[in-house]
Amino acid sequence: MATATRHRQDATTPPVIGLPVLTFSREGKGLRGHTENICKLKCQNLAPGCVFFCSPYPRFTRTTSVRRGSSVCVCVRGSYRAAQQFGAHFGVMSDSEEDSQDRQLKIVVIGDGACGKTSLTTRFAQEAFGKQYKQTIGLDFFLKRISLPGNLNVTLQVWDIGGQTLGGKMLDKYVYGAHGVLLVYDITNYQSFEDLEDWFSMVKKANEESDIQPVVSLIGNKIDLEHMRTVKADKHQRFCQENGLISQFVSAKTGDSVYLCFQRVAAEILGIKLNKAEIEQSQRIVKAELVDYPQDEGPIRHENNQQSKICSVQ
Ligand SMILES: Nc1nc2c(ncn2[C@@H]2O[C@H](COP(=O)(O)OP(=O)(O)OP(=O)(O)O)[C@@H](O)[C@H]2O)c(=O)[nH]1
Repeated sequence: MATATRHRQDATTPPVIGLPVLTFSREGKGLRGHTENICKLKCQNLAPGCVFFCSPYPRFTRTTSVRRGSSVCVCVRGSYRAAQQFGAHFGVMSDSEEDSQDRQLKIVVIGDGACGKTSLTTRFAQEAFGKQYKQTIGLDFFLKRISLPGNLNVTLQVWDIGGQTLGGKMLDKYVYGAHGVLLVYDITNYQSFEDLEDWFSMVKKANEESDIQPVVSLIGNKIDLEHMRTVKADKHQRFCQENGLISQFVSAKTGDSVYLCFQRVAAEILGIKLNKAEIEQSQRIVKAELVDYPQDEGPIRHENNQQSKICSVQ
């Protein structure tokens, strides 16, 4: 069984997140020259706002990057495979392998702090739930492969964005180019619902100049706490109708409809219709095991880490 890995970006790597990533190649492999020169060369030919990744000869000991205007060229230390994995976190595909790989969709998860975004994404990507709240600083990435009707496999690149980033400088860059957005609130916290207007405005603004307009889904989380609900379901439905959003209620704690909410967004992006049986199958409830963790222990229990990877940027 594959184990989940957590990658922290190299300190020398620029914050490339948010830029449209266009190309990736084997170039540099086997070269004994200076990686930086390869970078410079490549960067000169990049269209503004692009990121180029290449895998240098393994003897290079650090990740090198060159900026030119809004373009960034990154040479990743290590093997071609390592560069490929690194690049995958940013939606990069090898020029040569583009056709043979699954389609990757960028899904951004946003909403107020503590509404359950990290819980939702870890439940989806790793089938795990932690009771203890640990604030996300910056963002975390998760990769998870899912199947859609017609034997179609897609890899979802899930960006779990810290709730404190609203109003921050990087937020529109994180959201730019997203294929799908999960707008999450906590059904027991009215403020988190009220703040959706701000989150949604930011999504629209961030993508004003993008060719892709994201599919947006409104996610009411924590439905296991129905008895504490402060946001009426009809308010939720009205917000969806007024703004043309997919509507979904979930519980990251029990797993109720978590897989479904990601699957519905992916299907909508790709223009695929899910039938009733497929929807029912994805609604399955995953029983959460709750454990009171001591302060110094990590809150997440990894029950099934298959097909998911995490990358953290702060
Ligand atoms: N009962 C219940 N608790 C939940 C659920 N989802 C999350 N929580 C709890 O809510 C708290 C906050 O969850 P997080 O997933 O860390 O929230 P977040 O939105 O990622 O927060 P930020 O990192 O600040 O943006 C944690 O204590 C979770 O255990 C849920 O579906 N049901």
